[in-house]
Amino acid sequence: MRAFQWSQLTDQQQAEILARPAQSQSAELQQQVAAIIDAVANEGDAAVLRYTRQFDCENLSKLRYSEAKIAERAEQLSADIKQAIDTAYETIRTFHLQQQPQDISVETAPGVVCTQRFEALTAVGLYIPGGTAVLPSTALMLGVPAQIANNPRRVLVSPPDSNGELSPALMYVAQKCGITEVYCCGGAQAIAALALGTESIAPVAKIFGPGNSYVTAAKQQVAQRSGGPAIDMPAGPSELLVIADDTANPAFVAADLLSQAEHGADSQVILVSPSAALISATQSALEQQLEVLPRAATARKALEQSSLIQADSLEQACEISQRYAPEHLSVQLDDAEQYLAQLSLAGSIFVGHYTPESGGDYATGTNHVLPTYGFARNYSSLGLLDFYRRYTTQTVTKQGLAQLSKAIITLAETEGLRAHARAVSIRLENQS
Ligand SMILES: NC(=O)c1ccc[n+]([C@@H]2O[C@H](COP(=O)([O-])OP(=O)(O)OC[C@H]3O[C@@H](n4cnc5c(N)ncnc54)[C@H](O)[C@@H]3O)[C@@H](O)[C@H]2O)c1
Ligand SMILES: N[C@H](CO)Cc1c[nH]c[nH+]1
Ligand SMILES: [Zn+2]
Repeated sequence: MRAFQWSQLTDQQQAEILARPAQSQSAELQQQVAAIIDAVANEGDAAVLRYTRQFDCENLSKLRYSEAKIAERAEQLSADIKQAIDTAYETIRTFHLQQQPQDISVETAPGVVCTQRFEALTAVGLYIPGGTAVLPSTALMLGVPAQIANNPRRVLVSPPDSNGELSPALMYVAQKCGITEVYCCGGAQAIAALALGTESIAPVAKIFGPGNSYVTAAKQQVAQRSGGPAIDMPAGPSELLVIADDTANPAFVAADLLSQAEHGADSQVILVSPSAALISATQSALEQQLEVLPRAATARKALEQSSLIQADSLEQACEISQRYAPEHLSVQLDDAEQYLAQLSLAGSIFVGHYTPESGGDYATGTNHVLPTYGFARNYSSLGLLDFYRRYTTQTVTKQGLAQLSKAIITLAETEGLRAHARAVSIRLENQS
């Protein structure tokens, strides 16, 4: 990992250190993804099958998993993994159940009633990554809120393994969350199929879920197409920024950094600390823990584009974090709560020495689908409300219209929109 002293860097150097790995948004990748989307638009299932055979399973013959197949795969899961999934399902459900939307009805002026109503989206597409690791936990993060929202169509897609199968754990989650429409496909081709529809996959209203750079680029591209689906957020390669001082345990800090580095070579992790001793001890702990990490090769690649930053103070560390806007922010300080007022720009914040980032990945109850690439500045973490659409109504009585008429007519005339004004005055003139 590269090590820096923040105050000794130029503005440009600071910006370079906080930049995301370049490959994520390259023009070449965008073009490759556009070509896959076009192929799916033109050829439908044939293109989805062709790309899935190219990237995931040479012999795949069928995209859809029947309900019987979902049940058969789920049945194969061991009791202890079922138990772990059941535990996580309950905490995630408990947290998301509290996020239920409330319709409101407000009399904004005498005789004028406005309402805001929520309606579950009719069809949601749930993308579960499966390239470098199978992630049943992500299926929980998407499946549980979709189940609570009761979206009428809940479609799960995920890249199959080299035998053309989806994992028993994933199918157990699908079953638990009442998902009956499951397809074995991933990458940009799966996103295109969900967005545009094919012979066997009907299009959905909104696409959810994280993924690698191809998946993220595909989501962004299909959302920009006319009539394209909504998307949740750009949730790409995992990121973690840790703020720690001398009260932190370097072994804990190193373990957390590695937990996100092991996701993929394109992950990025950053430690910011005012303590040179903590940084140095974390470096040693990283080396020790890498020795026994099965995914060390992947983690090492991620660490090459990651940084250890020595700040002048914890206040400066908070400023750096706010500027980076990480997907995950871990605050490993004795008085962590005290710094939360200075820290908000992150997908999710892990507070204190005993709150590992992986806790939120699996089972604290928060959603682990979070904005990356600095989008945490403007996007929210995933929640129940994302599975609804919101709309309003207004009901105006004759008296209510009379009350508002002057304001409406004056504003319409100010904008030079006479027909707008007339739609009010005609009603008042014709009052019986
Ligand atoms: N931000 C979040 O909330 C969050 C949550 C979980 C996982 N993640 C991230 O999701 C990512 C998952 O990535 P993954 O790769 O394991 O699985 P993935 O399912 O996102 O991607 C696998 C697919 O990528 C496509 N692909 C691979 N190489 C390609 C190529 N050369 N050209 C075109 N398409 C290609 C294939 O279709 C393959 O099926 C990781 O980076 C992980 O960190 C993020
Ligand atoms: N850390 C990932 C989000 O960036 C989520 C995840 C799933 N499984 C383990 N971790
Ligand atoms: Zn993780």
